[in-house]
Amino acid sequence: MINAEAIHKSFEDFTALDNVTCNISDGCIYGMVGSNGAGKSTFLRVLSGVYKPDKGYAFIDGLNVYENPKAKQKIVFVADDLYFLPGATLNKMAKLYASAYDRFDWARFKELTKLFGLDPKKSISNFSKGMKRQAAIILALSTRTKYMFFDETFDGLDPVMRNLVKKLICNDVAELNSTVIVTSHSLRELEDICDHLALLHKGGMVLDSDVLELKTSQFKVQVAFRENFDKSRFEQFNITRYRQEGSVANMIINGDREETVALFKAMNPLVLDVLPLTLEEVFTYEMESLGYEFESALEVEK
Ligand SMILES: Nc1ncnc2c1ncn2[C@@H]1O[C@H](COP(=O)(O)OP(=O)(O)OP(=O)(O)O)[C@@H](O)[C@H]1O
Repeated sequence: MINAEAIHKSFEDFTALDNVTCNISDGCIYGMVGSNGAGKSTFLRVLSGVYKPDKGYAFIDGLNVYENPKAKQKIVFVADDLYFLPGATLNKMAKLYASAYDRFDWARFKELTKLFGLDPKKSISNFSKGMKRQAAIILALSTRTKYMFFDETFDGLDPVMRNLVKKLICNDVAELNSTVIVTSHSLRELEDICDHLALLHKGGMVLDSDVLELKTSQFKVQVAFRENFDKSRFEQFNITRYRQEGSVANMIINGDREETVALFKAMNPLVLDVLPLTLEEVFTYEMESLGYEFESALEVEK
């Protein structure tokens, strides 16, 4: 279990993380989205014990992470800016990882280098950007650590490799109950594999929610009646957005879907359509209700 408690991190007079709290259960794939400079890398560096928070605590399985080899043994971190020893091959890097991680799995390392089609005897400095990222992923997945943190790792991979890495991560979570944090600029990049999604904006955690709950607790309703009506007719619902044109009303409702449908049907509408929201829509509305503009906080793909 990961417990980050009121984390605060500044660089001179600049606040990179401001009172960030989150608890991540074992076996969870936790996606963290945020724009450039939101604080995603800083947060992962605090969680992996690279940075000491100025205030607050980062715990892994109840162990304070900073300067704690026992906690660090449980974590592997694929940083945004990758580092390999100068002139090193994948085999040489694997030896380094094996000396640091007790559970380093050589059979898996060999299997993954084959699967990704990388030559373990070739100097990594001659690999392409995407291949370097693959090399870092192979090393991380071979450590067999319980906690794996990937900083914008998918963003630099082509679609085929991205799907392969997502599949491998999901398998590890299912088989080993690993806990994974992935960061990205793009919500769409994360929504298909994450159980939980968080949005970091200007160093603050503005949203942190279960994906299923996000997807099911809000929905769009389009309803029309023969007779005249206005918003007051729907007072019993928790409406977060409302728009009416003539006899047709469109609204976003927060609540239990089945219960809401039954209540609407009892009103004998002429038309009733209940549609799910995309995660992007949910994030937009949640952000707006918090007084933020979603598009300024995140890359929205059109
Ligand atoms: N070592 C450092 N020294 C000074 N400022 C830093 C340092 N590390 C991060 N920052 C600042 O903290 C803020 C958050 O940076 P961080 O790298 O955590 O953001 P990010 O969300 O990962 O961004 P990106 O998506 O662009 O990688 C930025 O304004 C950055 O300039």
